[in-house]
Amino acid sequence: MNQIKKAGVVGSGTMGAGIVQLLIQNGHPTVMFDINQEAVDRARTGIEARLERLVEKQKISVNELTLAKELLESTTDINAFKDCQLVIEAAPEKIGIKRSIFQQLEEICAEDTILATNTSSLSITEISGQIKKPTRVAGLHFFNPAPIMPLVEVIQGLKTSPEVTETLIDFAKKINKNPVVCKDTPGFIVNRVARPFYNEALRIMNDQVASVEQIDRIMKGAGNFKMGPFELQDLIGIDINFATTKSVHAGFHGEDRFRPHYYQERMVQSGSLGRKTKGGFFSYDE
Ligand SMILES: NC(=O)c1ccc[n+]([C@@H]2O[C@H](COP(=O)([O-])OP(=O)(O)OC[C@H]3O[C@@H](n4cnc5c(N)ncnc54)[C@H](O)[C@@H]3O)[C@@H](O)[C@H]2O)c1
Repeated sequence: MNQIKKAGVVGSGTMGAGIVQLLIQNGHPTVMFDINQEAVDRARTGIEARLERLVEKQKISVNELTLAKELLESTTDINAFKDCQLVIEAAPEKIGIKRSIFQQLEEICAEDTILATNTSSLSITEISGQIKKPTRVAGLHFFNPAPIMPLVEVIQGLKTSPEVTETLIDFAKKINKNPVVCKDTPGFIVNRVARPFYNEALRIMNDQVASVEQIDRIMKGAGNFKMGPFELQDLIGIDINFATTKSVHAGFHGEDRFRPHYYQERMVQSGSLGRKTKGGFFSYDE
């Protein structure tokens, strides 16, 4: 089994930064790469601030904080992945971007480096379709916020090797996650089950049956969900959530039960994307 000593993460947005935090907190030297220097700087500041809050809350020690900071290498040079045994891609949910990243990674990384994607809904088989050795590509799907949510989906593309799946299961356990193995089907498990949660909430709101606030309150109060469908879209990013719904819908060749709602598209067009833009279905001051 491939020993993962050093890991890499492509993209330092919401998920990339969360995955990096998780890895360094669990003692893995990690390279964090983004094409945008500002995104790298923002992610590093955010990770350090979150780790410092964990020290204040006495969840980690000052020594653990110092070590975690030392384990993080941030860069805008993709060649920094050359000595990683695992690279996890967390770039935007666009097939063209992901395919191009995987083609670059296979040129830079060693032949046995595992190339994983955090895609929410794109096909692993399609992402790895143009690379020379698709056996080393798999999905490693974390949930938001990555340092906290226990589940990780390990997704097998049509050509993913059983050894790669085994290594990822083992790695997920080592970073204190609960892995579940899934086939490469649209939305895998969680995002497929979750589509009606968002879509029906949007329909109920748009039909003026109940307001955004009421629906979230009911789902939390009566349904015992940690977050309502609107609060959760704001956390995930409404654009990301919309892209996932479109992709699951397309993956099922337009099955009507997965049809995206135009109101969500309007929110994306308006630029109100949730917490990251300080406004979505709810407002956020800071
Ligand atoms: N947001 C969520 O809740 C969530 C949950 C699970 C999985 N995902 C998946 O994780 C992935 C990332 O989502 P996110 O919410 O972190 O997105 P995001 O928009 O917050 O971050 C994407 C980052 O990728 C960078 N980027 C763009 N092109 C790049 C390239 N060619 N190389 C390297 N970096 C590049 C951007 O600068 C940005 O910092 C997507 O595939 C998404 O579907 C998201």
